[in-house]
Amino acid sequence: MPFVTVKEILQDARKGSYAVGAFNTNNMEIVQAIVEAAVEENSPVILQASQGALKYAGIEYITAMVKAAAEIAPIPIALHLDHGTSFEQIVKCIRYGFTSVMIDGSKYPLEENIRITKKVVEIAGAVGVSVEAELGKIGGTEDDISVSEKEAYMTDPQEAVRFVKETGVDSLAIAIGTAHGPYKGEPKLDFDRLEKISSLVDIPLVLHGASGVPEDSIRKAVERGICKINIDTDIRQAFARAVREFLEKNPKEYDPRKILGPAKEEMKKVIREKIRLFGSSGKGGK
Ligand SMILES: O=C(CO)COP(=O)(O)O
Ligand SMILES: O=C[C@H](O)COP(=O)(O)O
Ligand SMILES: [Zn+2]
Ligand SMILES: [Zn+2]
Repeated sequence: MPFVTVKEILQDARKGSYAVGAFNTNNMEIVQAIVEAAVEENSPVILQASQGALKYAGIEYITAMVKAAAEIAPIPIALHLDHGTSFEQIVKCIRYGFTSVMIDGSKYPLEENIRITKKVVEIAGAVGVSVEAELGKIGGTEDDISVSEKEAYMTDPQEAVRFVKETGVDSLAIAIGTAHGPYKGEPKLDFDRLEKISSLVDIPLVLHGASGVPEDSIRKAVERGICKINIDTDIRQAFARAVREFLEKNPKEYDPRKILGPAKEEMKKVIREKIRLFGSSGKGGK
């Protein structure tokens, strides 16, 4: 199927009360694992690349691989820039055919975040590319912050109303207690805050840092309006675990296909489980 925007995918998700996985990729095996898992589940899927991923793999390779996948896969596929921080990066992604971009202005004060997000919405909107923004700060699990700081970083519902109205953004990443990377303890999500934001804002909401979040919390988040769920760490860990295990058992092996094949299968398993959990299985339009 040709590429679709994240906006289109999330409109359907919102109507159908399910969420769609946005899986980070940075090489061919991850692209294949994501697309094969989504095809087997007959689910729409979002492949996303961070600026670091584009630097590592090259924007030409990432776009070419995902386009090739979309040509052969009978499901809706979107290619999205994850945590874009510069205008230049965003324009470059649009030029290379990304159907969706994230502008992450969360490190700036509200006014500045609104200003840069609005600018991106104007340019992306002109060429039919959808935009995700971030309000509140979704940090990393490694960030050493106190409980009160955590609270202060969470998305303020009234600010969310103003932000969405003034920027015209298509979807919004919110901070409700998740963080990027592996959790040390069990993450506690602020569902009251999510409910409040959901009731006030009428665009799809995005959950970042969703690896390692208990299944029950994911279900509750989807019930309360989360439509896009970002997963990276769980895939990375499946990849690393499988490669380590294979090389421990086969220390003399040097064929990349034999080393990476099992890793791809393990990533696929993780992705299929997520797709089922998010409720998007069978929604691929077949
Ligand atoms: O939010 C993410 C990408 O934007 C992914 O977070 P995790 O690495 O915690 O899954
Ligand atoms: O949100 C961050 C994603 O997990 C991507 O991480 P990265 O910048 O290391 O590629
Ligand atoms: Zn951010
Ligand atoms: Zn993120």
